[in-house]
Amino acid sequence: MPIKILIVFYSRHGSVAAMAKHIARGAQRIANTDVIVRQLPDASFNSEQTRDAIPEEGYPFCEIEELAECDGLAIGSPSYFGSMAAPVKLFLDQSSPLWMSGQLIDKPACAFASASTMHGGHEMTLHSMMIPLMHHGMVWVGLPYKNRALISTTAGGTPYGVTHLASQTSETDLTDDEKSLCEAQGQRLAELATTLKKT
Ligand SMILES: Cc1cc2nc3c(=O)[nH]c(=O)nc-3n(C[C@H](O)[C@H](O)[C@H](O)COP(=O)(O)O)c2cc1C
Repeated sequence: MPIKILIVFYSRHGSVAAMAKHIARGAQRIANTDVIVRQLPDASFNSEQTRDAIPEEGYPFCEIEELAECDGLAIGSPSYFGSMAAPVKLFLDQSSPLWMSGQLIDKPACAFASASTMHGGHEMTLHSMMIPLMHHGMVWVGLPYKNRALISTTAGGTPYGVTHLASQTSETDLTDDEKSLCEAQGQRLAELATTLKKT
């Protein structure tokens, strides 16, 4: 049975989506790995269904069942006020049945984030996503400093997970160091998912 890696994200302007693509590329380096990339819809104040089931562009929307079935998770968000964006919180808040059943226990998870200022909350945003996943019993996957891009980067990248310093002009180009760290993170997630599934 292949290992299933779920990469799920919310992105309004495309930076987090660009990171997801490179994380997927890294995960695909590990043999026998299926990589599933999904996006999240905007959050709405209306309680009724406000979105089409199929997005106008990009990846399909993520279903909670896909979270339940994954062997490893990468979850991504823009930094909004130093924390995860509402659509990501809304998605996680729908995961309590999985918490009750313990379906995510001992599965590896990592987070990725984009922020438009250097000190505007890269690490806090990763931590905000880490907290609910630790309640689920997931095993946190950071980025060790053997990835030398963590030292050379002049933009995003942290040992808690990869980040991107988004430009104020809405360009979504990742630096070479950010791309390399995204790929390292995807690869490490898939390696650990493979190891943990065997034990
Ligand atoms: C409501 C809101 C709050 C934001 N708060 C922060 C913040 O606290 N720190 C920061 O560096 N950037 C902040 N930003 C900028 C976003 O993090 C940036 O636009 C985002 O990383 C782009 O990701 P995307 O291209 O995937 O949408 C904020 C943007 C919005 C719309």
